[in-house]
This record gives sequence, C-alpha cells and structure tokens, in this order.
Amino acid sequence: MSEKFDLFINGRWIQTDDKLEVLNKHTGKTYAEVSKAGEEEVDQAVKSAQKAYKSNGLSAYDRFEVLKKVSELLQENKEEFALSIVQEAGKPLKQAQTEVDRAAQTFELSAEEAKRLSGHGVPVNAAPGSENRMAFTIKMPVGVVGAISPFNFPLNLVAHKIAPAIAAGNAVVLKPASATPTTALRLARLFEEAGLPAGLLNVVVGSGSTVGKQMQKDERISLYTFTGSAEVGLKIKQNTGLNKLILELGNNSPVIVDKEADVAQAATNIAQKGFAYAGQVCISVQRVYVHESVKKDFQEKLLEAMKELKVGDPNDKDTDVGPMISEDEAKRAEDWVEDAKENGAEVLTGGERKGPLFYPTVLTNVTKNMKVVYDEIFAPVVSLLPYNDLEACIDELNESPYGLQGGIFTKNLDTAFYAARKVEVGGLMINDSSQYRVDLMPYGGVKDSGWGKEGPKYSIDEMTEERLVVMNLEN
Ligand SMILES: NC(=O)c1ccc[n+]([C@@H]2O[C@H](COP(=O)([O-])OP(=O)(O)OC[C@H]3O[C@@H](n4cnc5c(N)ncnc54)[C@H](O)[C@@H]3O)[C@@H](O)[C@H]2O)c1
Ligand SMILES: O=C[C@H](O)CS(=O)(=O)O
Repeated sequence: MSEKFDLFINGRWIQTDDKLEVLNKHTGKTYAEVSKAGEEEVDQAVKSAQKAYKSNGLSAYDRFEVLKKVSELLQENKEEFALSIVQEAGKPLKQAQTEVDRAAQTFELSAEEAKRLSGHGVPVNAAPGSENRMAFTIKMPVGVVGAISPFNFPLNLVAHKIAPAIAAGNAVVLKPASATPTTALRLARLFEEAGLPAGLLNVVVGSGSTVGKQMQKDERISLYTFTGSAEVGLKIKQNTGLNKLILELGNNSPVIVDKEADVAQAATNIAQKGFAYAGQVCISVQRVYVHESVKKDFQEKLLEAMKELKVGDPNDKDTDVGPMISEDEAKRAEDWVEDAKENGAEVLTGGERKGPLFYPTVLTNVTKNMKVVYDEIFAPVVSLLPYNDLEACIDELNESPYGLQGGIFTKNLDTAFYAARKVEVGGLMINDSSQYRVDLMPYGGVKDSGWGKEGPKYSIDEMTEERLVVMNLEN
C-alpha cells in the first residue's frame, strides 16, 4: 500500500482528484500518491500566503519558538524523515540521516537569526543642512516568498528556503520537486504541530511547467528563491520581471591536486566526495586537475580508495552510492561517458550501468570540450585532467560557465592563496574538495551557478528590505 499525501494550503490538507505517483527510486515501485495542485489550488495558496503575511501577528520571539520547535521535532522524527529521503530520492541511508541532522541545524540557525533581525543607525546629521535629523533602518519582510526546490536534498534545501523566510517574517508558497515531494509535505506536518499560523506556509505539488510556471506569473509573490538547474533558472529569471530573485544553480566542480599536495588525503577525500549520492550533489567533485608530477601516485591511490565504496541498496546502512534519481538519468550519464570514450577518453574504473545504478567512474585522457568535463554531469563520474602550469590550469578551469565551489589540495600557502584569488567560484576549499558545506556559511555561486547567498543569516538579508526612517526634530 502506498502512502497518501495532500496539499497544504492555508493550514488545511487539500485533496485533489489529480494524483502524482511518487516512485521508490531503488525498487521502481510506487511509494506514495500525492494530490496535485491545479490552477485553483496554486491561486488559493498564494492568496492564503498574502493574507497570512498581512495579518501576521508573530513577533520575532514567536518565530524563534516555531522554528526551534520544528528543529526539535525533526530530531525526534529523524528516522521517519531519513527513510522518506531514502525511498523517494534513493539517497543512501547514512547520507539521508546526515541530511536530517543538517536540516535540524538549518532550522535552529534560522530560529536564532530571527532574534537578531536589526537595522542600523544612519548619521544623517553629518550632512550639511540635516543638523536636526536622526535616522535608522529597520529590516522589513518582503511579503510572499515563492520557493521552488530540486529533487536532490528534499529536506535540507527546502529548509534553506522556508526557515529563513519564516524567520524574516514572510509567508511562503513552496513547490517541491515532483520526484521528491513527500518529505516537504512531512515537514509541513511539523510546522502544523509547532503552531505556525495558517497560511504562512503552503505546499503545492505539481510539475514545473504547470505549478512552477503559474507561480512565476503571480504578481502577489514578491521574491522567488529557486534551486535547480541553470536551464530552468534562466527561464525563471526571464519570467519574473523586476521581482527579487535568488538563484542557486548547477556546477561542474573543479578540484586541483597540486604538486605539493598530500596526495593520500586528496585521493581519500575525492573518493568520497565525487561519488556520494551518485554524484547528484551540486558541489560533487567532477573535474580533478592533477599536477603531472603526482598524477600516477594520485590515480593509484584514488582507485584504491574507491574500492572501499559500497554500491547498491540505499536502505543498507553501509551503502555509499545508490541509484540515480531515474533510469533515464543513469542512461544519460552512460551516453556522456560513451561519447567521451568515442573521442579518446579512457575509463579507469566503472562506466557500467544496471538500471538506475551507475557505477562510480573515473575517466582519463579527457579533453576540455567533452560533455563530461564542460557540462554538469550530476552523476558519479570524475575526470582527471593533468597540468604542468598552475596559472594555465586555473585559466582553463575558469573557462567553465559555472562557478559554485571548488577546491585545492596543497601544502604551499602561496599556491593556496593564489588559487583563492584566481579561481572563479562562490567558495574555494583549501585542502578539501569542492563538496564542503556547513549550513551556517554563505553559500552560492557566480557566473551560471546563480546569484544570492543561502545560509540562514545570508538568506534573511536577501529576504528582507532595509527601510530607512528619518526623523525631522524640532531642535
Ligand atoms: N546551487 C545549489 O545550491 C544547488 C543545490 C541542489 C541542486 N542544484 C542543481 O539542481 C539541479 C538538479 O535538480 P533538479 O533536476 O531537480 O533541477 P530542475 O531545474 O530540473 O528542477 C528544479 C525545480 O524546478 C522545477 N521546474 C522545472 N521547470 C520549471 C519551470 N519552467 N518553471 C518553474 N519551475 C520549474 C522542478 O519541478 C523542480 O521543482 C542540478 O543542476 C544541480 O546542480 C543546485
Ligand atoms: O546539491 C547541492 C546542495 O547544496 C548540497 S549541500 O547542501 O551542499 O550538501
């Protein structure tokens, strides 16, 4: 029997006749049946959000309490949420458990930030003619936030949208990814239990081309926060006019293994961070630029470390690499690898597919114009690119249209700081790979990886307006 879920609108659970079937990504069987939103439901969701925002009587302390409570409830219900992620996203259990812990952190951080919302004094009387004036700013919520989230972190990336929006005093309409909507609906249940007033959070499920499109055209929404592919991000930008927009998009993360790297550290790290969740992480290692002098050693150590990876059933507590989100996506990865092979690439390990499972793959003899290097592969495939000259290497890796996060392994401080200044990314990790994130840090990309930062403190800045108040005093 599959589990049933409905839409969450104005504090009520709304059933519709049109159903979305959500598959268990490992077995391919139906895992849940979810009511889909039509035009009427999306309209109601935005209307409720606008009404709730306008009559929102929650103080900053109330918002702190609700968000703190959701954080606690997530910890209490950790197994339920982890299993939900395992089933609908196919994420290996231990990574799903980590996602729940991180989401609890995201809510706790947002709760704390709700208490720190403040403006600042502005010394207007330092301007000639303004001797009798005083001024300060206050942080105001933007109103209704339209949030659209991807499949790969169905809890924590939803948390990164909802929690700061509520902390800032906004109301939210969320459209989760159609492949993984049930975790977001479970989260809405926790908000209900935590006492969030009706309408401040609404969850509408449906495709990007229906629900997503309708949301983009709704003038009652003041700010859009989107995480997903650059392709869809661009469409949203083109459709949302002068509205505020936060875009967290794709990447093809570069990591440099310098001649002065701890090669063993780099190899062990990349064996984990290139393949976890089948590489379906936006900061997963994809391009490894390795100095010629250490390439042989690094390659051997990487292949050795990869023997530790357990591939298979995501329900198994030891699994590192489970299925991709669909067999079609695994086929796409296979096609890209075949295309690279036809053009001279050599497969050092992997390259095989079994249904939605794509085995961890390392390629060498690749060129910069191959899709596996140039585009975002979003699959467990890492390409090795040897270099001799660091400056030329960084120039080449910067040719990528993307710039979310990158990494460099080196014991040389000058090299590390040279890279910090030259690599075009939102965040550079030194002696770590691109795949490092804790939820309090500013997180977001440059170039086609988007703009605007996430991390509760930074999202709250994006999701508020600074209003200036000037007092004209008599003397
Ligand atoms: N930068 C980040 O923080 C970050 C985090 C996670 C994922 N990502 C990126 O997300 C992508 C993978 O996720 P995905 O496959 O779910 O992405 P996607 O772009 O296909 O979908 C993301 C969301 O957009 C919706 N959507 C699709 N078309 C739409 C439209 N026309 N209008 C409005 N909404 C629409 C989808 O239904 C989904 O909810 C990768 O590119 C990955 O790098 C980026
Ligand atoms: O997929 C991209 C996410 O941002 C992953 S994480 O939050 O950095 O783990």
